[in-house]
Amino acid sequence: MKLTGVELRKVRMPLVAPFRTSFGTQTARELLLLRVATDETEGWGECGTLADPVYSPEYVDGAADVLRRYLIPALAARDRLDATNVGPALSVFHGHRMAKSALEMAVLDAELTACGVSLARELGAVHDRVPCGVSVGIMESIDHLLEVVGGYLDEGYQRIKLKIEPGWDVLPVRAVRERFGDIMLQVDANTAYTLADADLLARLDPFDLLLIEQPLAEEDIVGHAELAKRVRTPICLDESITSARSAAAAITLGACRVVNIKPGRVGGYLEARRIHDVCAAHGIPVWCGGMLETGLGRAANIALAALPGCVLPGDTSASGRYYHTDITAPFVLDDGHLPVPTGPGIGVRPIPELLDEVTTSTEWLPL
Ligand SMILES: CC(=O)N[C@@H](Cc1ccc2ccccc2c1)C(=O)O
Ligand SMILES: [Mg+2]
Repeated sequence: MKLTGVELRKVRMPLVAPFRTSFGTQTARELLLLRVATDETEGWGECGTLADPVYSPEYVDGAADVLRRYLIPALAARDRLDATNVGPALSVFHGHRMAKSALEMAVLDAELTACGVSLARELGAVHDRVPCGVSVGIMESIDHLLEVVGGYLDEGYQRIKLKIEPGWDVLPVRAVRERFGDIMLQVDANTAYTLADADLLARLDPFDLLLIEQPLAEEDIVGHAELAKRVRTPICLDESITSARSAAAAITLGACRVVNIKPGRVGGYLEARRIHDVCAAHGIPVWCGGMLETGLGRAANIALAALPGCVLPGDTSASGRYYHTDITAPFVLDDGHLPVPTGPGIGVRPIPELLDEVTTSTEWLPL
């Protein structure tokens, strides 16, 4: 398969409601899509970076720059192109895992489409539908939070995840537990706490949460291991897990008992599968995280979420959780599940007129 060119496309999709986390409030999702053209087919990749480097060090314009100047030229220089040699070809460049993931995803989509194999089959999926959880932002009042959580439970979501930060943690968790009983409930701090907050975080223990996601800083693996001795609720890592090696280290140090796998954060779906396998070997449950993807990234994440070790509902929510209109056919919750795409490659394609409506720029890089 020969690479003939890559299209970089920036899109901006308004969110159905502001989404507040410990790192800020977002009202729209700006992200980068890639279309890889080859001599046989084309493939689509999605880069999960935010517009600003507030979740991780990457951001949209930085990803576009590193793809344009380094990653895409490095691929074009290869005579033989398949998805398994994208990682090695890009390993000379440090970091930029979300940008690398988008390029690998597009090549993987093109390659699998050409040979008629689904991403789910390629990754080793064992389910044809996956149970879905939902991520709930920080709200301005407990009443509004309870209204929103009630709505998601009525829609059929099987797990509720509450964003927390200092000042919005014990009260919202207690209110949701008291109102809705023994639902599957977890929290995500997005690194907002420090080890000095250990006693505060231990006040969440009576509420039988499934996990506390990324309470401390991305680099603070030792801090999470220390926190795990002082808090009963299982620690789950997100931002800290950037590769199979970092997952093995975190597990060995006792820094986490659960892992949120995000293909973009770890450099791609092939590394995501390796993390899944490392965690499974250590008896560590995993689930598929979310980056408010369009239907393209959502389709690929659902394939990953169908792997056997993904034993907890992921943030693979329906398209309507974030967007009035997706750029693909919408993913609609059915009995609390989403179907695993069965078509070749990622199994979905953008709908041209919907994609054009949200496109803010496109750039064609011939190769
Ligand atoms: C579903 C969920 O909570 N995802 C991330 C946080 C996140 C990720 C990407 C975002 C992009 C735009 C606006 C908010 C965003 C929040 C997380 O698990 O930590
Ligand atoms: Mg998270």
